[in-house]
Amino acid sequence: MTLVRERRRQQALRLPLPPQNLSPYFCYRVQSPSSLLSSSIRPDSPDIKGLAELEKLAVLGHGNGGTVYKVRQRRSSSIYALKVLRFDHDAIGIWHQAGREAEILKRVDSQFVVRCHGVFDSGTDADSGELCFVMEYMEGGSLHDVLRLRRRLPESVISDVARRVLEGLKYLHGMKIVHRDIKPSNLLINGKGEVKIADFGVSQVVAGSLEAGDSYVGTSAYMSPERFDSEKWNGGPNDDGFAGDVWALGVTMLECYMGHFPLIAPGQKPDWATLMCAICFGEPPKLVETASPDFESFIQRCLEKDWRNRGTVLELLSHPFVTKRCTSAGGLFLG
Ligand SMILES: Nc1ncnc2c1ncn2[C@@H]1O[C@H](COP(=O)(O)OP(=O)(O)OP(=O)(O)O)[C@@H](O)[C@H]1O
Repeated sequence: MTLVRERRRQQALRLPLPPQNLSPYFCYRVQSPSSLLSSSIRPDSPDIKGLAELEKLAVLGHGNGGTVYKVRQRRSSSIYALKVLRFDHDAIGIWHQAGREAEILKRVDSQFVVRCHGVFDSGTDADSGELCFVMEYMEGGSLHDVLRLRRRLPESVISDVARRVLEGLKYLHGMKIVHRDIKPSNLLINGKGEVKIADFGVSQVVAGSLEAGDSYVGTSAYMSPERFDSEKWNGGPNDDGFAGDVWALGVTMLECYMGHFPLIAPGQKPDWATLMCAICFGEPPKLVETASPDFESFIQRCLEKDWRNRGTVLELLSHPFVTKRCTSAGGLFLG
């Protein structure tokens, strides 16, 4: 860290250094103006207003500040995923963040994005709150879970995943929503093996460029150069954030192919300094000879360091790596 601080000083980087002792995959969350919560999402959504209507069946996973449960609606026996975010009422930043996630989820309605059927505050305690999101249940788990089991995926499956994520990004970007946290654990798989984008905890609706100070959020390992070091890579006010989602998609697809986080050597500690050097100064990893030229070119377009030259979502949707391969629907279902 001392070395990096020195290097940063020499290069006059103004990137704020993270607090000491953060875990390798730390996330930065920003405060934003509060959004109003409402339980009504879409007219066709089940009208679930409280925890009493749901039976908890299992814990599906844990994330930043919350737990996700598999639940059954008592009345209909339908199965959902319930994401419960716990916070103290004086932790205003988390409340704002959760409100922002709820507002974004209310707006999105796409087959490429995990559906949210309702949001409510469980109101169990006066000093702390539990904000509950009733989500479409994705029984195949996350791409992260799949990679833990299978380690690597074939190009035909990666191509199908890339196409679905790009379709999801096309939809979100069309609504001026930047996801900002595309990574394997935020790509969920349903019973048909279809991948969808989830988790809008750090997403933002943009008008023009990102809000000041808002570029440094999300999971640092998947962060693009212009978000890691906006001064050197011409990010911040010049950048609308959409290209950062493309970078994160490229890192994620490469991880599916290589079987480990691709920007640093396997076994290397992914601390902040190492990631910063790899993302902002390092060369993209060389793909093994077995990778097809189409895949290589797709990754190259996603991992272009200068976001102004990086492939756009529309360009990548018509890239041969995405268009030429037959789809492998169901290929990701764990059964
Ligand atoms: N709709 C869902 N259906 C099935 N499983 C889910 C669903 N949503 C989340 N999960 C599971 O719960 C885990 C935790 O999800 P959560 O969104 O809270 O955090 P995360 O994305 O893993 O981490 P972070 O909070 O750092 O983004 C996921 O990795 C996934 O395995």
